[in-house]
Amino acid sequence: MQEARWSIVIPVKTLIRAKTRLAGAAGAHREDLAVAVATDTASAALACPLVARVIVVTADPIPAARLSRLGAVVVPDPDKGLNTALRAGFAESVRLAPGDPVAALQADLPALRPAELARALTAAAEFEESFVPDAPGVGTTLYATGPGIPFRPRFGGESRARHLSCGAKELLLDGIDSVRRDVDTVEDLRAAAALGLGPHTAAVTARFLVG
Ligand SMILES: Nc1nc2c(ncn2[C@@H]2O[C@H](COP(=O)(O)OP(=O)(O)OP(=O)(O)O)[C@@H](O)[C@H]2O)c(=O)[nH]1
Ligand SMILES: C=C(OP(=O)(O)O)C(=O)O
Repeated sequence: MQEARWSIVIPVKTLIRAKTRLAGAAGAHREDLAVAVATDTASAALACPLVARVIVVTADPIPAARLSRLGAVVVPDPDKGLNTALRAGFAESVRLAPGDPVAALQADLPALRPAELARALTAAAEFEESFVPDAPGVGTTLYATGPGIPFRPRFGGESRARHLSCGAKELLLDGIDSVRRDVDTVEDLRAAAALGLGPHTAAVTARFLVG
């Protein structure tokens, strides 16, 4: 078996601003949904055999407490946007384990399977800088760099094109649907449910989504 040595950085937005595209469907459950999705994502990452540590970057005490109880290291968010948050997590990963590869992973992957994350990380280990596009092929769900390689995340909106144009290797693999399935809309949530939601997301989703 391969050694567990990846640092995974997971950014978690302040709840009051999180999952706004799901506000219509989730209503009063929106913040619980954001916490549940991040909990399932971090749980799956922590259960991945190649992952040595999960570093969560957040300014919000609720996900901070929940995810630190799971075993994640929590780093304060400088509150200057997503890529700055990821760089703060990267700095912590270098402090903790300077020789380990690092991957930024979106927090909204509620169907994530540890074995599929391991497949993506095994492929990423072959390149200095790489990424996994989201299911629609517009954004990015995972961005990875090898030890000592500059960490230049360009998340936000149409980030697949930005990661491609800066020279990162696009990892197009079979069998990583759960790594690519981020959830922003109710259609995304249904697509994730078809793959199999983690238990926290399934419980919250059952409160507002029927069928
Ligand atoms: N720590 C941190 N995480 C962020 C920030 N902005 C976005 N994220 C995270 O980045 C990922 C993608 O976020 P978005 O799609 O922009 O936001 P969202 O809350 O998932 O959804 P919307 O509100 O509908 O845009 C999620 O994992 C968020 O938690 C930020 O400023 N700080
Ligand atoms: C932040 C991103 O995506 P989304 O807003 O779709 O979560 C991204 O893919 O870079």
